[in-house]
Amino acid sequence: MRARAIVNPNSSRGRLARAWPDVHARLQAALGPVEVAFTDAPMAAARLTREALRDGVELVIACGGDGTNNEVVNGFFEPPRPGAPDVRVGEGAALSILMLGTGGDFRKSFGAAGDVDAQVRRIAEGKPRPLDVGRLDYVADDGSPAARYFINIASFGVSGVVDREVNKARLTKLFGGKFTYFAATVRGLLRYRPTEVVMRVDDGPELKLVVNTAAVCNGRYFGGGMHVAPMADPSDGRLEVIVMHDMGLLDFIKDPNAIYRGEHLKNPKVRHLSGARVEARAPAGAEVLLDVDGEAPGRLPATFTVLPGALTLRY
Ligand SMILES: Nc1ncnc2c1ncn2[C@@H]1O[C@H](COP(=O)(O)OP(=O)(O)OP(=O)(O)O)[C@@H](O)[C@H]1O
Repeated sequence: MRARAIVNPNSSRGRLARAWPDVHARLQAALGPVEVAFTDAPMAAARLTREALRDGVELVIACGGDGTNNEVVNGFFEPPRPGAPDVRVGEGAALSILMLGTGGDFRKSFGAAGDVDAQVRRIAEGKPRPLDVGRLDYVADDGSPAARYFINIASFGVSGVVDREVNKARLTKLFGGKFTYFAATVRGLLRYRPTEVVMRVDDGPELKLVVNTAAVCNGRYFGGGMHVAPMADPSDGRLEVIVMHDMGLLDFIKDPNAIYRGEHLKNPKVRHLSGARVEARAPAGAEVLLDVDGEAPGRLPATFTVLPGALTLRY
């Protein structure tokens, strides 16, 4: 099987660049020859993935963090146009992921060990399985309609504010992902006022919900290890929607670990919905920001749709 690794050398604060020769050797020992393409800028991984698939590569291995996974998944499709159907690139090719150390939220959905050898074994020996992909149609920062794919979690509310804080937070990043997100969550909760959002799941009724954060989940974890959707299964053809209502800083401070343990669902201020399509719009004049696999591309209104089994995952 012809394999190519798409590598973000900057991920894990440059650790992947230093570790790459060793990681590459382990991959090749298990899989045979593995071609390599390094990213050189944001969104390069999507372009490099499309190139690989057009070259006839049968297995693309995303090597980096959650941002790299998102971009590689986007590379399995032509860039989506709002309102237009999805166009797959490289029909039949499979995806694998490889992350360094303890980082990475998407990987945690598979509950398996994160060391390089264990991940290489899963890539080499794991049974290929169907992987759902999320599609998000939304409004970009400049006000134009836009679309993009997600693999893990797309959300809005405080989480959208948190993303912008995290991407600014060069200093706290030195303390690791969990601390960065924890600090940014506290700042986001101070800044954000819960907003009444109109949501609709599949053909259900329009629900007017006060939203602190709503997460539309293919995977289970976001925000540096928060176990937001323990019931999510990235192969079941559904999205799980977790809505946190009027929860403020006090709720978070009272038991900040509840969400890391997945126990927030017992809180009456948290609601769980499930479906294949979710629409959300904010009241006129309110800006409710989006988070898509850790990036902050724009704001509501948005439609989240699942593409059941759109990819094949070897992991
Ligand atoms: N060569 C590059 N130079 C600058 N930025 C890059 C480069 N390659 C990728 N990026 C950007 O870096 C962002 C973060 O990368 P990635 O998610 O792989 O690593 P991370 O931040 O260590 O991990 P995580 O997102 O899991 O915390 C990506 O969204 C991507 O757009």
